[in-house]
Amino acid sequence: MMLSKRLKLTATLCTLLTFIVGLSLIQIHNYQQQIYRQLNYSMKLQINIDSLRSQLWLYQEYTDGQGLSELNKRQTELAQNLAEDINWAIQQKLIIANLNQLNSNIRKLINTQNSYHSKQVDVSSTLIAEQLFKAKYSMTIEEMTEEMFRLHQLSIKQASQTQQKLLYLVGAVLLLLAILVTAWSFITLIRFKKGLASLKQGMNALAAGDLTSQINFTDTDELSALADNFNKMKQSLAQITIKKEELKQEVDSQTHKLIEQQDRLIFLAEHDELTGIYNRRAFIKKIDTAIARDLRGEDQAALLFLDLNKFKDINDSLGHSIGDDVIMIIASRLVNNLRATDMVGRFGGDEFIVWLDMITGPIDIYSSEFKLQFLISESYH
Ligand SMILES: Nc1nc2c(ncn2[C@@H]2O[C@H](COP(=O)(O)OP(=O)(O)OP(=O)(O)O)[C@@H](O)[C@H]2O)c(=O)[nH]1
Repeated sequence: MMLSKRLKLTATLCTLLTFIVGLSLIQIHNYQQQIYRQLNYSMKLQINIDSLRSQLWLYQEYTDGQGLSELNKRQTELAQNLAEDINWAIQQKLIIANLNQLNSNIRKLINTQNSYHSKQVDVSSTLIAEQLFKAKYSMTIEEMTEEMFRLHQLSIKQASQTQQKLLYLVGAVLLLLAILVTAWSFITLIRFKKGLASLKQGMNALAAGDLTSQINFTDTDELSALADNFNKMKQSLAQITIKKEELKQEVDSQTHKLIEQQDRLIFLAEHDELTGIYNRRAFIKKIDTAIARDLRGEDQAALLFLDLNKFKDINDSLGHSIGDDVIMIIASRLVNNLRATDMVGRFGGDEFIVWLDMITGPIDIYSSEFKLQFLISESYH
């Protein structure tokens, strides 16, 4: 999955988590308000009932008109409060209905007591009747108090149960979502760190001059696209480097060839092509230098000029290439049998020149001349 999508999903999950936390807090607040309303209402009813009890007691004691009207007022207040709808559950509604019933029972009792008072009966019967009414009133009020106690109990029990349910539900959802968000964030973080580490490794390898290794990615996200581009860039860089190397090799090879050709040209400019010994021009230069050197010291030198007799006959009789071979053999015999300080050159055609350096006197010339004549006259087979 793409990293941007992962981050978007993480942000969405976090928003959802925040929304659920907010919603839960509002829900808990509303429910607390409802409990507060119910308790408030119960207390109001309790006060009404207590007030009704006191008024009933007063009415029993004095049985006057003002007491009756106060009693009526208390009863009406209780009836009005009982009629208030505050979202009770069924069981609580039944208790309210009972209380209503008990309130109307009191009303009936008062009416009965009033009609009894209007009749003329003897004192002893009246006393018995009054005691009976008193007992009934107190029983009814007692019943009302018991109902109120049940209402309190039920309200507290229901509040505790609902609050517990709500807490469990909200807690479970929040915990689940928090675990999900945390796990998801960790997976994203690990993926991100892994991708960055691979990229860093690839860059370090490139910095160290490694143009062949590639960054391997299994996922398809922005980092793998980046790695892919990096790999392509590395490949092109490797190709460019190879071309550069090839170019360098080519330049080196061409330079080497040029140097060889230059050396060859210099050699050809100074040497005879057939025999490889100095040509006339180079030989003259060399002996100029040798003469100048010998003049500064006391060394003596000699220059011999060799011309082959009847060489033309060899060419004519055996062919030009055999003639060439003879010239080459003579040149080689001369070079190999003279001292390192002596020089041999080809003056032209069948003519050679020899520079004998550092000789002691004419005797050296004679002996060299003799030796050369002997070398040339040796067999050519
Ligand atoms: N095969 C061969 N022949 C050459 C070369 N250079 C010169 N010659 C031949 O050498 C011969 C030289 O002729 P000449 O100067 O008359 O010399 P020669 O025949 O030895 O005559 P003399 O010196 O008078 O005895 C000519 O026939 C040239 O063609 C060469 O490089 N190779």
